[in-house]
Amino acid sequence: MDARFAPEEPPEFASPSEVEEQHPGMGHLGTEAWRVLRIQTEFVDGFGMLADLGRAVSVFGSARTKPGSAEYRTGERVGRALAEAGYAVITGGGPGAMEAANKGARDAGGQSVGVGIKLPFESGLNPYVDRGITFRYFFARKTMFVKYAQGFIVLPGGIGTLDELFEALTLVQTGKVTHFPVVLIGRDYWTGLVDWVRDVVIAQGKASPADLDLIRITDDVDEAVRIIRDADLECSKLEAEARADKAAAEGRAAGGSIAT
Ligand SMILES: C/C(=C\CNc1ncnc2c1ncn2[C@@H]1O[C@H](COP(=O)(O)O)[C@@H](O)[C@H]1O)CO
Repeated sequence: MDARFAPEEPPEFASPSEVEEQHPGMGHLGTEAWRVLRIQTEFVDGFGMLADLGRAVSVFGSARTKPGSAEYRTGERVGRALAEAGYAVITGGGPGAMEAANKGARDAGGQSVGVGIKLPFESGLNPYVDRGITFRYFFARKTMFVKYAQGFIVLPGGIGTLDELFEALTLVQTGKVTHFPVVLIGRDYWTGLVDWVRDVVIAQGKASPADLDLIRITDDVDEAVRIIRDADLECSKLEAEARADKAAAEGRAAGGSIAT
């Protein structure tokens, strides 16, 4: 077994000889080629499950948020408000803030989606997920959060939440996704991080001031949803304009005339 991985890691990391030892005749499943096929399968399954979702928002936050706590109730309100605004709610499908957002969405009659991750100690998708899928690979799973969402709402969270937040910011900053609002809920929790980015990271030239424009912080759930919806409407407007421009250009190229 590769010494970098904990002994209790899922068999994903087992070598061909280790797989062969445990499952005679199946050693080939431990080769890199089969691993690539499993990764592909995750993308195919994820795209297949989410392609018809409609407009959606990904909600991140701590797996350790306690049911009944103020933060959990905020997560429920976020899920509810998004559902009422017509958005499906996509979470990591786990406990804590993810469960809260799924619960809020389900309670409001909205679409409640869980994109879970297989973990050695994990107990599966939370009971408020209506449409769920579980991934083996974090990087494949993270693609789903971005590809099928019109924005992110981030509740207080730890390392996993920070990873998801900074992935989103990197994609926006580098132009890989556009018009993608990222709203942090909880001024007390997030202000220190944003201050540090401004006073240290930006001050030392490691990011540009405009990068902070990508983030909005609020305590107000309704404002968070409004920010997402306004950006979404603006984006839809720009897309419609681009489509009209393209159709007009194609019409001109074909020698016809299109009324604009
Ligand atoms: C830690 C515990 C359970 C972990 N279960 C998870 N299930 C699904 N998704 C998870 C889990 N843990 C982390 N994530 C992802 O990261 C974000 C939360 O991480 P944080 O470190 O807790 O902030 C979350 O948005 C998920 O996508 C035991 O309860």
